[in-house]
Amino acid sequence: MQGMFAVELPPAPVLFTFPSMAESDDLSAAVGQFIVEAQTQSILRRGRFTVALSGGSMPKILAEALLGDDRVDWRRWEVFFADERLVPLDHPESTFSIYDKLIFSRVPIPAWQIHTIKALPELAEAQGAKKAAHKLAEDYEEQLSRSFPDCNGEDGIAGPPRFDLVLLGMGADGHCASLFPSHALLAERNYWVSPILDAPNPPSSRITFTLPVLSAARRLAFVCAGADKSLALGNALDSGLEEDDEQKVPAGRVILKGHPVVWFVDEEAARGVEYPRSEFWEE
Ligand SMILES: O=C(O)[C@H](O)[C@@H](O)[C@H](O)[C@H](O)COP(=O)(O)O
Repeated sequence: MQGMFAVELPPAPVLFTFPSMAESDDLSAAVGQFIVEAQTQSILRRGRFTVALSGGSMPKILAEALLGDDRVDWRRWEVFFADERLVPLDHPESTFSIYDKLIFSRVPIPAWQIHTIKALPELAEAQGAKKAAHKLAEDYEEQLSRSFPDCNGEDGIAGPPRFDLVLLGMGADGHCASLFPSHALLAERNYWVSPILDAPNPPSSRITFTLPVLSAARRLAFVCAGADKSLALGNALDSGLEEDDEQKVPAGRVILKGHPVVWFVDEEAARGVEYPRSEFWEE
């Protein structure tokens, strides 16, 4: 039949499973290798490595995966946070503060290449939490625009910033970044960064990348461990659930175009999940 065209389906997610992190460093070593490969390709092609990081257990996993690896070219890294809690930057629950203690303070990454939210206290005092949250999300989106000039449409390429790599965790409820199940933010398609004031996980006030930014990534990996993640993992990988199905957990709604979403999980999280396992290390 003339005029038929093949709809290009996104590549299926790839699932790598490893022994529990309590017993072995196989998972973090594989994550480190994956990051170094993405970094090398990005620097070769674009002279820098743009990364969006999650909080939770990710900082500790990345410290284990990357510290001491001399292949990591920190001076070329440009770091954003896929979500951040609206607390002062020196607060123990600030994702930036945790990364700074565990990683940034120990490696030669220029401070101006680590993009944090603006200081909060003054803003919140002056304008109240809601207005402050909107202002901080707006400012973070401006920081993105400045760091990703080609997403402003100047040279005809409009659309969300394309990170070289996004690293996400997943909650037991299937949330990623600060995109939580059944939340209106899952439908946000215009803004790249949104405030959320009713996050079910404390602290309740955050800013988060929206799905368009996560799904625009050149490479994206989830890293999750623990038996409490297996139900959400099964849901996220269930090809029978459409991306926009109400039942689909947020982590399952991140769909890349060029590359498969990659999952690095431990055997506890993968237990009972019916999905083909792939071998990370080539024989
Ligand atoms: O700031 C945050 O809380 C994170 O960005 C959040 O999305 C995290 O990645 C998940 O809650 C998984 O956390 P764990 O890996 O610690 O389970």
